[in-house]
Amino acid sequence: MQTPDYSRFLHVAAAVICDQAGRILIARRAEHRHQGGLWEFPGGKIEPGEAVGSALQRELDEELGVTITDARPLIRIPHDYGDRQVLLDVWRVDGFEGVAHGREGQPVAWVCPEALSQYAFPAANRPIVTAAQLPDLGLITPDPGRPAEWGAFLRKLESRLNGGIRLVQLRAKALQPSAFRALSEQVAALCHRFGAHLLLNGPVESAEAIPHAGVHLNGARLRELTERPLGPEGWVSAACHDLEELERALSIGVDFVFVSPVLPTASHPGAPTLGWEGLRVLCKASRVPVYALGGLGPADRQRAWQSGAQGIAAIRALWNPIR
Ligand SMILES: Nc1nc2c([nH]c(=O)n2[C@H]2C[C@H](O)[C@@H](COP(=O)(O)OP(=O)(O)OP(=O)(O)O)O2)c(=O)[nH]1
Ligand SMILES: [Mg+2]
Repeated sequence: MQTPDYSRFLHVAAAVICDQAGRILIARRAEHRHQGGLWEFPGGKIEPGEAVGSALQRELDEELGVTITDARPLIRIPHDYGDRQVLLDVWRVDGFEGVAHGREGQPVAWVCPEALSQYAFPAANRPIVTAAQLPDLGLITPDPGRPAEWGAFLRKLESRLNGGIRLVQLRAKALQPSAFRALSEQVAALCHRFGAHLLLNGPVESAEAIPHAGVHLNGARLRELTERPLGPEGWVSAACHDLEELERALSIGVDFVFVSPVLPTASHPGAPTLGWEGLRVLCKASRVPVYALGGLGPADRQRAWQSGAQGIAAIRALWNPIR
């Protein structure tokens, strides 16, 4: 897989603007424009020599009359429309001043993240919608143990959900499919109660049987598949360690990936790591959100965002957080 060159693409800055209630602002493109009539995340073309952050500030002032006070990179998406190649540089805006309104006469709407899927967006926007719906922390569960220990496991998980975790990957390598399925049902009920997203790191059939559950493909499952499992209603994620695995995951249409190991971990001492530079290279090549994994905790989020990632995923640092 070659490191792509986007220098000839039309560079666009766009914003996922969130208000204090967690709603996101979308606007409708005028009929006569490229991708007209579809909903978009506000923004526009970056002028020659202009920094992305400055372009975003200018566009949000021109289009909505707001001034950014808090923003960070969210995701970069290259897309070929045939008649135009765009590189969407999408930032998340969590703070702004002013009352957002359509200054160019365009309709605007504040919608909750889950409702974004009901709006018609340009084809390039699918990963932006995913990134807007995903949190910046992903908890991967430690081994849940034998059924007798599941009560304690579920109570601990509940405390983590109470603490704000909204993405859980159930990882239970030692369980047989029937036991995995039984535990998945209990974990799914708990996650549903908190409005948290669940990925089952187990047989694809287990996710098909549980409403709203997604599936996480480990290296072996990713290698076996030639097409995306599950319908569009369940998320599919994959574990990637290099560009080749990333390309495979993208080619079957996964929604997002976990890239590891970024730093050394206690579970794999001495194993080679990607480092922050390796993470940056993989994020640049990815067209879907990336969770950075391996020896990381919540304090590394900033660094992960600057490297192009959605956030960080962890077992230890999120299961037993330091207070
Ligand atoms: N702003 C924005 N543009 C998007 C999104 N998705 C997507 O494919 N695009 C494409 C459509 C356009 O080809 C390009 C944005 O260019 P634009 O024409 O809207 O740029 P602009 O706001 O500077 O408008 P103008 O100066 O041409 O009036 O990016 C999105 O979510 N937001
Ligand atoms: Mg625009």
